Amino acid sequence: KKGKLPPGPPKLPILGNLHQLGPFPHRSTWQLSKKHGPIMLLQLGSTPPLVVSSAEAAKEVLKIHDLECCSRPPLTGPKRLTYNFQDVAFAPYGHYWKEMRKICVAELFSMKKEVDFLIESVSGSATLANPVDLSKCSFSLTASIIFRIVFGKQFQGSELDNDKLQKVVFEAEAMLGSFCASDFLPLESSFHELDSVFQRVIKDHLDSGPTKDDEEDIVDDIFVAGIDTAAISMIWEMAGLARKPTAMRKAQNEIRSCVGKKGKLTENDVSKLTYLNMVIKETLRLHPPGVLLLPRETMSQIKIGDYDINPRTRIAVNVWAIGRDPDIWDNPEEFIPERFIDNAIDLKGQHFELLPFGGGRRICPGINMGMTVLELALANLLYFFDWKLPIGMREIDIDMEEKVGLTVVLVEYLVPTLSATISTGTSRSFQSSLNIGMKLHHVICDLICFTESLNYVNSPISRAYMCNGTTSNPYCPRINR
Ligand code: HEM
Repeated sequence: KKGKLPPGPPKLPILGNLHQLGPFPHRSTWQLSKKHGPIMLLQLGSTPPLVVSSAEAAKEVLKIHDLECCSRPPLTGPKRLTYNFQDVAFAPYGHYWKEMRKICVAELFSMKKEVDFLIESVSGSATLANPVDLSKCSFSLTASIIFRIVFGKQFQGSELDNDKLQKVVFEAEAMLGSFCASDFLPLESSFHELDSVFQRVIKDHLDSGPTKDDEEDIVDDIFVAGIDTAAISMIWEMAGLARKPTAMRKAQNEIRSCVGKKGKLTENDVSKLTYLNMVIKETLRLHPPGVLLLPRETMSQIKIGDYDINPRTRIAVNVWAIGRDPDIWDNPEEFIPERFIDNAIDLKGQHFELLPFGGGRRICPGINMGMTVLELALANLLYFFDWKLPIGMREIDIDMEEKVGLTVVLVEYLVPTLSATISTGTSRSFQSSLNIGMKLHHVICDLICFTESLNYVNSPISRAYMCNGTTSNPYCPRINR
């Protein structure tokens, strides 16, 4: 270790700064950075992670020193789940990653058919005035898109079209994304479950013989990377709009006046929807699914700001904190899509104030596809349906609590139910999603798991992310107690 290292909070022997991270590392490192600065070195196990929390420092990592910072650290969790880094997202920088990434970018194309399917399924419920599980719909939409691209086949009606898949993806993400704990926690069950999903897909693929030219497929980790990120953003968007009915109305007016009565939205229409685009940007500013991006690792000695950064330092860019920096954003905690009027900031990794897709060589290759899914899905949901809260519920009652894995989701993500009716219909309702008891259950489970993960190697923390709050879940830490 040489040179002038970045400052960091005082550490305990062995634990380092682990005890200061808490269940929401993006929040705790944000608080710590207010005291120790936007370039801050922590101590966790043998790898000291550098946490970067300002747009300026992010630019140094993602642009000025992109080449030196674009590898990934060899973490135990991702290593196991990706068969020794044979994926794109966690592969170290090098020839293999470059080849995989080329294939990945070339394969990500349009997804209109799947959005039609989403609208059809919401319509079915709306006509009958049945509640819509929007979380399930979003997951199913993004799963269909990724399925067709990755496996070259239709998701709906496939063997994997069931609730279990969502749980497996969710659990794998918790494992891949935990800031530090995946190096200490048991991985095997998560590995085996994900593995058996892939095994079934591969078997099915082999059984069905060679694919047609237009159904070529790639089987890799875009399966996990692509499904949940976009689904989560859709939920945050709908929650943000439900909390701010003026913004919801404005977005709907824009869409309806642009599309008129033609009853169909195309990608071309969506490109004209400037307010909708601002709603998406604002949502991704406040709730980027990958709050700390994916971890990077330096390949050589560099300087960031005034500080010397050693080779093999792990870097987390806290884009969640940057999105709340009061030096950049007025009233940062408020959902104000209008802040993007006459504002050139886009999401393509060149404006370091807003980095939900990351930046530099490792920028999300699914950015165009992710944005198109979000725009098309949201535009369709707002064009065809009206949404409102049930009687007695106020906007501020919508809980925006988070849950952390690889991506940060609303706690309610697992069980939300929304209701809608077609916009020409009469009654509407937007139902509350989770009862208080269940919410408390989740919070308590998280706390228990977090404490236990420090004490017991066999803590069921990954399972806790799947906990559905019922006694039928054998892994529920409360029940196990
Ligand atoms: C709203 C949607 C999405 C968001 C917010 C998002 C965000 C991100 C972020 C923050 C990263 C890490 C970037 C970095 O380290 O600098 C990433 C990487 C990645 N994303 Fe996305 N993503 C989305 C959708 C998708 C989709 C739809 C796909 C695929 C179909 C995808 C595939 C990937 C892959 C393969 C990587 C790893 C890239 C690499 O390491 O070279 N993402 N994404």
